Amino acid sequence: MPGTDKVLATVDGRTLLGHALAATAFCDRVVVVGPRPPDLDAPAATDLRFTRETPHFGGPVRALRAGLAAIDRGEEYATPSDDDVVLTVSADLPFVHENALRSLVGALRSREADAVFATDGAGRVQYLVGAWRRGALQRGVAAALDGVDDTMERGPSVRAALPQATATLALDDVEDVDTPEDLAAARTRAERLPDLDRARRAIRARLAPLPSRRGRPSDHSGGCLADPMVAARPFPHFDTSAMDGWAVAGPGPWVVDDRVVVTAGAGGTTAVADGRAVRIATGAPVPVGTTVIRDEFTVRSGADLRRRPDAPVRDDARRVGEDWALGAVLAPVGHPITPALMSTALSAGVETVSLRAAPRVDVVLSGDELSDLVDPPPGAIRDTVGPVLPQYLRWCGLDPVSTRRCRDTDDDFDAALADGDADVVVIVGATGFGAADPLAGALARAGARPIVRGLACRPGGSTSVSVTPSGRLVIGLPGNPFAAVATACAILPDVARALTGGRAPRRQYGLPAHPISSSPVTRLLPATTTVDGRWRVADSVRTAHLAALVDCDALAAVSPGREPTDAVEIVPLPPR
Ligand SMILES: Nc1nc2c(c(=O)[nH]1)N[C@H]1C(S)=C(S)[C@@H](COP(=O)(O)OP(=O)(O)OC[C@H]3O[C@@H](n4cnc5c(N)ncnc54)[C@H](O)[C@@H]3O)O[C@H]1N2
Ligand code: MOO
Repeated sequence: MPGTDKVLATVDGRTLLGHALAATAFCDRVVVVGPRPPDLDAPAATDLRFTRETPHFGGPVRALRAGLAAIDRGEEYATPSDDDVVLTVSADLPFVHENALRSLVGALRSREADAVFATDGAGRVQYLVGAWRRGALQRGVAAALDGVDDTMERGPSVRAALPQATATLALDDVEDVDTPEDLAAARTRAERLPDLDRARRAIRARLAPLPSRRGRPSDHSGGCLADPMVAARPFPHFDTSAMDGWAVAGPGPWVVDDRVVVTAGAGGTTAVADGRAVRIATGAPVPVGTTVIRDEFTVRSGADLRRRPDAPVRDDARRVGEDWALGAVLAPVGHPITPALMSTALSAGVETVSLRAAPRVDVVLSGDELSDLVDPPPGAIRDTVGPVLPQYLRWCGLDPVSTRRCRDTDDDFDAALADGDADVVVIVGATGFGAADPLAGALARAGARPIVRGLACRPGGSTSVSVTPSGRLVIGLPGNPFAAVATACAILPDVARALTGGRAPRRQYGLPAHPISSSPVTRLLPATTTVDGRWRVADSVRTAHLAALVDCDALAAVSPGREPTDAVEIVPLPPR
């Protein structure tokens, strides 16, 4: 971008350099190859250094050479290792975020590559956004500059420095700004309200998972696994009869030994001599050296037992490790802790797992008009959200731990953000964006960083998601009860999964039972199933109460630009 210092151009109120510094603030040490600007407008790593490449503007590989040299300057970095991870980040990525860079580091650690590069939304490899093994970067830079004279102007490209083993990782939000048009497009994008999908992506990309700990799966419904769940016992862990029948030794016919019956729960060992058969129950341990034959496959006459001529020859036993072996991976990292997972843990002898528990939420109902009286005084209304929102939050994978009221004063809002130790504060009402609006003001005073400031969605347009400097997430839900609940069900499952390190919730889609026209923004509308599995979607909704959710199966998220008979996203609600 001739005539301008590109890295000092601003998008979303921050310089491009500032976006890069904020995204790399988690690193142990950051080197900026370029001039130090008069002010830094973003939080940055504590150990932040500036250096210049020789010659100035001598191209990316010389910049990498200068950066590598500056990393090692100073005493404190005692044991540099070839396996240290060096991230390279160009300072022209207005939407780059820490989590994207962390996932590059994660990919480098988990793969057999010497460098992992980002690919952008168009599938282009961004060679300046990568995680390298330090030794590979050093060797690559040396090889690329071998025989290159420092008087040569532009120098080689990063491709000349690539190691043999490279990998790529598709990442959101690594589009670079190369032209004034790119810059204008980035500024427009930063101003545009996100639709549901973009808001969910921003939530998942920008929220760091909570710390993990060990716990019993059965105590942590709503949490997610922080490590894969690995079987501590094979299944079954002893040979078990799968049927009521006979434990038989040898090929048959057999002589029945009626003195012995092996039942489920029987300890010890039962000896069965060759040619003998003993009764065995489903779930009983199979005597050594026998197979099991179910009753239906046998004929008995006196002490003589035979296989029916038409019965298949098979062992009706479950043998040790037949379903899984000791050490088998039974659920991947990020899997939600469901009743099925809890039960599987019990089957596999897994007492505790590494997990992230459902995020704890303080619920705050704002509004001077709210009342608990059956007959509220003039101008007041009954609080119809507070008593039920916790149930919806649990449905979304969150753990509501407190509910309280907040008056429409700055002091009360400041306290609502500051008090308590929950991971998340959900505030209902007062979400308008006016300058005098209590929530926006309180967020600004607290220095909260916005992640979502409004949605291109109705209801829910004034929804906000922000993070306070202490790391607490603040979610502003619009005050109208239907708006609050619909927005919660549409985005909070993504919040819960982001904070627990879980996978994105699986979206469901359904075909409409009748044409549904779209509007310029996404609409969240009550939907009911029909007998043929299609969806009947209301064409409008009253938002001041939840009556529309009575006799309703789900919400339809009707997005703009679809054809009237195209599928709509179905946002699940607690079953009626
Ligand atoms: N000039 C404009 N005004 C409004 C707009 C707009 O675009 N321009 N949007 C409207 C929409 S849509 C909504 S939703 C609300 C969102 O405003 P707030 O989040 O600031 O919510 P409040 O003003 O505090 O409350 C809105 C409404 O809901 C009632 N309410 C709030 N909490 C409860 C509760 N716990 N139980 C029952 N009812 C509750 C409150 O009394 C208000 O009637 O803004 C519109 N205005
Ligand atoms: O958010 Mo209001 O969000 O349309 O009822």
